[in-house]
Amino acid sequence: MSNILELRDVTRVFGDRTVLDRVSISIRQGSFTTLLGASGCGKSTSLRIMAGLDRPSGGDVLLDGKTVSGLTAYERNVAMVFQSYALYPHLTVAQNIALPLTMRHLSTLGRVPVLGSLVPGASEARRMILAKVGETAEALGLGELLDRKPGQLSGGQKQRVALGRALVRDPSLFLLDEPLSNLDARLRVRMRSEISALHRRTGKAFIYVTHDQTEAMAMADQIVVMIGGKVAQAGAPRELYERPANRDVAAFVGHNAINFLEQGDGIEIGNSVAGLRPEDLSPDTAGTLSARLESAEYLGSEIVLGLRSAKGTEIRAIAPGDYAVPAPGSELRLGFSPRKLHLFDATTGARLETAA
Ligand SMILES: Nc1ncnc2c1ncn2[C@@H]1O[C@H](COP(=O)(O)OP(=O)(O)OP(=O)(O)O)[C@@H](O)[C@H]1O
Repeated sequence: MSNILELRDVTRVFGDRTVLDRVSISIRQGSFTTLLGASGCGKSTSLRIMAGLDRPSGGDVLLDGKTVSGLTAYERNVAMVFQSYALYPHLTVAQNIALPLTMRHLSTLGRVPVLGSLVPGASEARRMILAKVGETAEALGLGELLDRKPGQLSGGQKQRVALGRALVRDPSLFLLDEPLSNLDARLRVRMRSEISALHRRTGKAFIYVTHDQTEAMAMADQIVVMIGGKVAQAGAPRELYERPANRDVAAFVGHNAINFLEQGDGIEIGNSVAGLRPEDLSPDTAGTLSARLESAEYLGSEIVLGLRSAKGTEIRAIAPGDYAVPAPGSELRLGFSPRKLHLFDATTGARLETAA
């Protein structure tokens, strides 16, 4: 499938700071990509460059195979949704959603409520806009709220209006910058599936910025992990989880923070560093690792054990919910499958192919 968007060796320099360093990202037609990374790694800058709201200092941006470096955001026909919603407080839901269409299809005079109907063509455009707004609002469950002002809406409803405004203009690409970060945890999960549903329904490419790896794993078919202005790894969620290209990606991807073990922590790994996820390590009397129990968090379906190796390394392991937790201070044996061990170069952090 072809690429709808490409960043090729994009660099962005602010003063003497290189914020993006030869970033290359390919976005397939119809795909859902998340840009994932810690605060300040350059996610928003990348998105703004894709949108045409900022220009690269070097490199190229291609939309549908053509360089668009000279095109404005408007000319690119990409839609952008921000975490702050960016709604107009004095306009109703219907007017907010309609805005991109009124800007495009009605002249200044045509936008004036009464005079507008006297402008040739304006009433037809107005009917088209009303129909499109109605359809979009229905699709997003906003049909009952069209006459409200943003101040009378919940956070989730505001975000839906922002999505509606992006959707109504039929853009070639959706760019979303942490759209859910102002919502509470439960609403985030619900909006997450609504956005996924919207993606499936439109069939358009979505590019979604987040620092929340769960969100990235749940929604994306491609995750681009950015660290310090560079692409650390790009791939399917499963690929990143199962074969992280380096230590930093391993630390960033996965619900439970990965353990890093060294020679002397009970495994023979020479000079390298071993990554072992807590969910791949559990109490096992025949296990080869040994560590002292310090804490246990009961989470219902599982128990997260906090332990320490003889060498002093912190280790987390996961036991099933019905595990009988021994007293703190007990020495526990832990088992893991060698297949689950990730080996990294101690100096560069790059993934080493495991012998196992
Ligand atoms: N206009 C600007 N002038 C100077 N520095 C900037 C400018 N815009 C962004 N930066 C810097 O570039 C770096 C990357 O910013 P960016 O907003 O892309 O990060 P981010 O990964 O989206 O972070 P966050 O998750 O906090 O939004 C930051 O260190 C930021 O301070």
